[in-house]
Amino acid sequence: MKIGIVGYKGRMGKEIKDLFEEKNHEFVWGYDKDGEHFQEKPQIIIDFSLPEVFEKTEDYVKKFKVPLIIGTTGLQDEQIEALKALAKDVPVVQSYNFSIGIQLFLKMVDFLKDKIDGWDIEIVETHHRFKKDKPSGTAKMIKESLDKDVPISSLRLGNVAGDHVLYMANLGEVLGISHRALSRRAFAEGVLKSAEFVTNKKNGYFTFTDVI
Ligand SMILES: NC(=O)C1=CN([C@@H]2O[C@H](COP(=O)(O)OP(=O)(O)OC[C@H]3O[C@@H](n4cnc5c(N)ncnc54)[C@H](OP(=O)(O)O)[C@@H]3O)[C@@H](O)[C@H]2O)C=CC1
Ligand SMILES: O=C(O)C1=N[C@H](C(=O)O)C[C@H](O)C1
Repeated sequence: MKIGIVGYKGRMGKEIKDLFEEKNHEFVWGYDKDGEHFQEKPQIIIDFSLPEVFEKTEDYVKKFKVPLIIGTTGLQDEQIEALKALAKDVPVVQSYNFSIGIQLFLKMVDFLKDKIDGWDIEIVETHHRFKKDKPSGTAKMIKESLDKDVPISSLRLGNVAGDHVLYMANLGEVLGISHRALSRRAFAEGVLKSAEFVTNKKNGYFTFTDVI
């Protein structure tokens, strides 16, 4: 397929471009801080950038009338609503984490969330020093799955690709669930799966949970 990437010069943008090209897809369009790179109209747009770029992404998706995969974190509620409106016309896949491991993590949370009443519960997320948002989108998803107002601690250390730990403790024991992304490749592979998933869809709002 012919892909377009918003944030194509960034860490995730480059990882996605490399993976798709490795699988014989073609990068034909991009948007980044210095503007548009246009070679051809893309068949899909993938956005890994910043919330402030969202309106540009929205405009381009409407202009090209193509599916959107969006992994940008820190989106405002109104931007999520705008994505849902966009999804009436084109397929949209939105997730704050495109790794398989975090999907399994969320399933474990769903299984145990009503079995830990009265326990101390905390989320710790660790990311590279360049990450702009805090707490991570994934930590917010874990908190939402728990359906409880739990504290989130954020560490910004070196070049960590993405670590999330959920600690749960009562007076006699400590239980933990942890996930570590060893590189950004894990996220890019989820984006590829999502791009394949939307090819036969006309419209609709999906998360990565729907994809796997
Ligand atoms: N859902 C998921 O699975 C994952 C989500 N993410 C999220 O993806 C996003 C990108 O992460 P990452 O690749 O590490 O970040 P980067 O900063 O490396 O990439 C973002 C890119 O967008 C560019 N940019 C900044 N401002 C603008 C602008 N106004 N207009 C156009 N382009 C702009 C940046 O340029 P410049 O560098 O010059 O500022 C950069 O090239 C983040 O929100 C991150 O949290 C990351 C990993 C996985
Ligand atoms: O910015 C990153 O790098 C990551 N961001 C996502 C998040 O905020 O949860 C996903 C992943 O942990 C990497």
